[in-house]
Amino acid sequence: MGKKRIDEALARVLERGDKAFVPYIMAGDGGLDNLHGQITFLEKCGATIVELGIPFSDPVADGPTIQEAGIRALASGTTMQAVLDVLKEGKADRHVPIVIMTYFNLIYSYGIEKFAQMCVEAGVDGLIIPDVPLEEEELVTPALSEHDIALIRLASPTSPRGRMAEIASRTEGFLYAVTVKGTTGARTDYEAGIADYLKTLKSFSATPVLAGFGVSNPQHVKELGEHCDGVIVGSKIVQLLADGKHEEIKTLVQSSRFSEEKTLSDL
Ligand SMILES: O=P(O)(O)OC[C@@H](O)[C@@H](O)c1c[nH]c2ccccc12
Repeated sequence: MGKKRIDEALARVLERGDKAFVPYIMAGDGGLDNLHGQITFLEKCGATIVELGIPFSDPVADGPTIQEAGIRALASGTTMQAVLDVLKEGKADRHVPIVIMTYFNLIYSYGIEKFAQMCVEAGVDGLIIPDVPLEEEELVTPALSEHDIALIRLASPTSPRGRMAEIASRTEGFLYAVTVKGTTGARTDYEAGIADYLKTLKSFSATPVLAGFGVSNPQHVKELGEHCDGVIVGSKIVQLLADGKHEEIKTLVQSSRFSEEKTLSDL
């Protein structure tokens, strides 16, 4: 069901004229007993997909906001197993597809076959594994394909065009267009050339292209949405959630809405 649920969720949003909005939160930040409520809150806000981070001791791609969230989650005893248990328990009460963002090390300890089975049982629909490059992905693709779990690939502004095309041809669910050369973290503006970069990825990708890294306000959502199919927002959402600013989260998620069609989030 994984890939299909992601494909259908994105198609529903894009066909009605909206852009996709994928919030990222750190599982266990604020306590694992709040995770299900956080996911259903984001679903009600209109999130297309929810990306869940798993706290890890060496989050090399993360900036300070997410690093600090990871430390809080680890301090509250969050483990991969505990997160999957919460997801499994809440599976029947959520509709939004779930993508787990995890470093490979946390998968390695289970072995990819066992981990893929655990994901299916927990209702995980896709994975982002930022430290598994194209050259090494055969470590995970057979098991993930067998269990119908989408492997979302990441392109970056420094990727040569040939590599961008290769990544775009292989990605499942969506193509993650990393918009900056650095780590995650809310930013105030983007470098010139971001529009051309996104347009290039769109020209290579039959799969929706979502822009991530640095998105922190409705203006970014609208501007980036003009050149791709939506956005992924992590650090800003993590910070707003930690600060209890739920209305601001709803406003940010809703800024990817352009159509008049009523959706779950209007109820
Ligand atoms: O936090 P930002 O700048 O909004 O970027 C999204 C990012 O948080 C999320 O997608 C993510 C968190 N950790 C990652 C590591 C690699 C790739 C992506 C991620």
